Amino acid sequence: MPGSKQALRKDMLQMRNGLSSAYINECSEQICRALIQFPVYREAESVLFYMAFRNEADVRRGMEDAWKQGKQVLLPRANPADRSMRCFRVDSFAELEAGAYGISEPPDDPGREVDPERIQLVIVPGVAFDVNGYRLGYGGGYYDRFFAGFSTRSKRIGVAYPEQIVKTVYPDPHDQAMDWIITPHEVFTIHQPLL
Ligand SMILES: Nc1nc2c(c(=O)[nH]1)N(C=O)[C@@H](CNc1ccc(C(=O)N[C@@H](CCC(=O)O)C(=O)O)cc1)CN2
Ligand SMILES: Nc1ncnc2c1ncn2[C@@H]1O[C@H](COP(=O)(O)OP(=O)(O)OP(=O)(O)O)[C@@H](O)[C@H]1O
Repeated sequence: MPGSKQALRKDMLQMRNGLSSAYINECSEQICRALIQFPVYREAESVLFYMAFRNEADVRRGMEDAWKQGKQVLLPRANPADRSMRCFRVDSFAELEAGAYGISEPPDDPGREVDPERIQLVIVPGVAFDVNGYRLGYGGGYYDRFFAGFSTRSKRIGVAYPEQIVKTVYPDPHDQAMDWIITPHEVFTIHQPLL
């Protein structure tokens, strides 16, 4: 069913567009509270976050906590030409600039670029996630390509509103699963077969 993924993306984006800012703020706060208590997060020394756009859950509270805890806070820069992402250390929100797609991104500062292999934890936004940890994004394949390029496997936490959890996102062979999904009231642990 090749049309299913696209139809789900359209439906889920439409749903998310309809969320009120009060609801988004409340969910974002609960998600961040759960994240900063989560043992995997607490143990991580380097964390790749994202800057929310188009009604994604806002994880800036998590970034603020990470700075306070002395963690290395990273953000991606998207390169639409080859749909790749590079990661840069960020020390404040003030240094961010509007990048591709209008997402707030770190400047392309070679001194601050971080080898993805060294990232211990990735906080992943999505359009939808399923109960097996698979993620539906905007269709660019950025995160799938990014994760596929690792030889060491960083831990991955998907972040979602309860409405974004579905039975299946019709995963393709290239789709990379999350290890956990944090929603406002629940943390899902994805059980993957040990390789
Ligand atoms: N906050 C946040 N940052 C992120 C991501 C994300 O999902 N969320 N990304 C995770 O991927 C990357 C950006 N990915 C994107 C991929 C496609 C479109 C986009 O606008 N696509 C068009 C479709 C047409 C086209 O292919 O250009 C659209 O949706 O209208 C935007 C961002 C990197 N940074
Ligand atoms: N590791 C990879 N190498 C090359 N191409 C890839 C890889 N992973 C995904 N792609 C390609 O990227 C495209 C988009 O994939 P998909 O629909 O799964 O994106 P998405 O996960 O929804 O989007 P995003 O990660 O940007 O939010 C597909 O055409 C797919 O073939």
